[in-house]
This record gives sequence, structure tokens and C-alpha cells, in this order.
Amino acid sequence: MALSYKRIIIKIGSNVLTKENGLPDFERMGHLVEQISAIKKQGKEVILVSSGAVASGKSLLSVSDKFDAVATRQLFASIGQVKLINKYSELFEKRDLVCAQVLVTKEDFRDRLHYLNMKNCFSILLQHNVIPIVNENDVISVTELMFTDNDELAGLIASMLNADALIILSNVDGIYNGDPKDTKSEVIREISASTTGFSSFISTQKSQFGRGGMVTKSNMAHKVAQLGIAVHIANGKKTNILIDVLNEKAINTRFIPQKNASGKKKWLAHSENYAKGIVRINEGAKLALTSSKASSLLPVGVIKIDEDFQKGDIIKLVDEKGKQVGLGIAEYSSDKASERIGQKKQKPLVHYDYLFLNSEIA
Ligand SMILES: Nc1ncnc2c1ncn2[C@@H]1O[C@H](COP(=O)(O)OP(=O)(O)O)[C@@H](O)[C@H]1O
Ligand SMILES: N[C@@H](CCC(=O)OP(=O)(O)O)C(=O)O
Repeated sequence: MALSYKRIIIKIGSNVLTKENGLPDFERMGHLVEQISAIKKQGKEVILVSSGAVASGKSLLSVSDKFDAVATRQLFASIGQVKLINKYSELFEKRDLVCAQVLVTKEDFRDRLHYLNMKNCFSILLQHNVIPIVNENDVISVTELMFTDNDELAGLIASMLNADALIILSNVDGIYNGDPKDTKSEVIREISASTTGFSSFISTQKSQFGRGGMVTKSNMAHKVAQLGIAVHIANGKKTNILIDVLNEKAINTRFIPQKNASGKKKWLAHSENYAKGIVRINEGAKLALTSSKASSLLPVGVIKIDEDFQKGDIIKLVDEKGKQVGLGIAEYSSDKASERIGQKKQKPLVHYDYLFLNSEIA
């Protein structure tokens, strides 16, 4: 039976678009574009997250290894992205489809204004039937500013756009219950919130051109599925893979989606690394926040400000023992919050709509 997803994020990994000799595989790209065009014609919305800039760049220039590795990667990515997007544009144009280039950095997910600007841009592109093609802005994102890999980026885009599904194309059929090269290993077909132990099968081994490996893929997939989005990990090197996944005819690993969370909460769920302040709350506040009744965090439940923040910053809420309870957006600065600690009848420090609790994904 065909899966009834309306909005789909498709992530194409570096190795899917790269031949063994390191050159870009434009034939594979053409076949994927053909399938995406067919999916579009079914009235679905498709957003592509495509790697391949660095690999494309390497095919254009040979650079002596006396140059700095980080700068060389910037060089390859900047020339390669032009080639990559031009090729996509040419291939989609042949099928009467228009695509757009969207280059992002981690910072764009950290700042609520950048985040909303980006979201609005996706919205107008989708309303005009354009296929957004997203990649990390590798020219700016270097070293610690980088996403772990494009799987992390694809997970963030899927949550931001409230997608129904995220399909991750790699060079394996899915997550195996052992070494993927061992013929006795099999693909785990379904992973639900209650499936445990699957991470023990995953080694840190990566494909020739991969960055994060299966570990980031599965961590991200688990989190995204818990936010209500189905995630499939499938083999992008196989003929007709996208169509077959959607028709439930392909071997792949599917992370079953759980309950749904609101857009703001989805954004917050991915924001742990972007938190600026830390607020310690008492047992009563913890109980109120984690109870079934929607509650905002009031200053009366705050014990201490561990790290300062400004209005609008993401703050980490921790319990008396320092264990994280959740993440929220500060309604006012730490200076004001300090003055109100323990006081009754004060404005909430974090409104319920801007609060994401760890227990929501436990
Ligand atoms: N249990 C496992 N099942 C499948 N693949 C695994 C597993 N453990 C490690 N891997 C490795 O993860 C690789 C895919 O991740 P990665 O190299 O990041 O690819 P991509 O470039 O597509 O993001 C596979 O090629 C495989 O070597
Ligand atoms: N942004 C980079 C790819 C980064 C990356 O993480 O790739 P992948 O291993 O496919 O998730 C590029 O376009 O070359």
C-alpha cells in the first residue's frame, strides 16, 4: 500500500552522489530527479537536502596538500556547490520543474528570527511548487560551527517544516542488526519508541565520503520520529528507491512516528546545543511542568540562575540536582528573573507554548 505522506524531506548523502573514484555521479542524480519529479506529479511537496558540494568541487580543481585543510574544504565546497545546483537545475528544468538553492548554517536554527525568516522562505517556495534544495553553507560553517553532518540538518528541516516523512538516502539498505558487510546481518525493518538495543549494532564506521556515519543518522531519526515524523533510511544507490519506499516495496529501516508536537516545541526539541542560560527549579515546579496539565514556569518555582541570558534566549531548565528537565524561551532577562526568584504573582519566565520538556520524548 502506498504511504500517504504529503510533505516529504529527502536527504541525499555524499556517497550516493559520488562514484567510487570520487567523481560526481550525475547519472544517479538524474535518476533521483526523475523519481522526485514523479512524486511531485502526485501532488506531494518535496524538499531536498543534498550533500555533494565538496565532492563536486574536488572534480573541478586539484589542490596541493600544502594548503590548509579547512580552507581547501571551503574552496571545494564553494566551487562545487555551483556545479551541484546547476546540475540539479538543468535536470529539473527538463521536467518542467523549478528548484531553489537554500544554504544554511547552524546559527540560522539558533536565532528565532533567522529561523522564522528561513521558514517563511520555504513556505513561499512550496506555495509556488518550487523544490528547495538545501545544503550547509560550507563556506561559512567550518570546524565547531558545522552541523555534525547533513543528517542533522535534514532532521532540523523536517521538524521546522512539520514534514510527514524524512527519507534518508545512504549507501546501505537501512540499519543492520550487525556489520552491514556480514551476509548474516539483516536490515531492521521497523524501529519504534519502545525498540531498544538497536544502537548497539551501530558502529562508528562510515562510508567513503560520509561525515557522521550511522550513529548520527539513528540518533537523529529516533528524535525526529518521536516528534511525529516518520523516518526511513534506505539505499539511494538502488534503482527506483524513492518510489519503492513510498509504495512500501523497498527494504529499508522505518522509524515509526510517535505523538505530534507543536512547531515551536519541535524547534526547541532540537535546540539543546543553542541554550544560553541555565535556570534551576524546585521540586514543586518540576512536578507542575511535567504533570498532564499545561503549566508555564513561574518565578516562584525558580531557585537559582546558574547562567545568565537575555529575553528571547533559549534556556535550559534543570532540577535541584542539576538534571535537565526541559528547554524554554525566556520571556525576560536573567537580571529581571533574579529579582523575582521565589516571588508569587509574577509573569511566567517561560510560557507553556515555548516550553519543551525532556519527558515529552522519554
Ligand atoms: N548497523 C549498521 N547498519 C548500517 N550501516 C552501518 C551500521 N553501522 C555502521 N554503518 C555505516 O554507516 C554508513 C552510512 O553512514 P554515512 O557514511 O554517514 O553515509 P552518508 O554519506 O550517506 O550520510 C554505512 O555505509 C556503514 O558503513
Ligand atoms: N555539505 C557537505 C556534505 C556534508 C555531509 O555531512 O555529508 P553526508 O555525509 O552526506 O551527510 C557537501 O555538500 O559536500
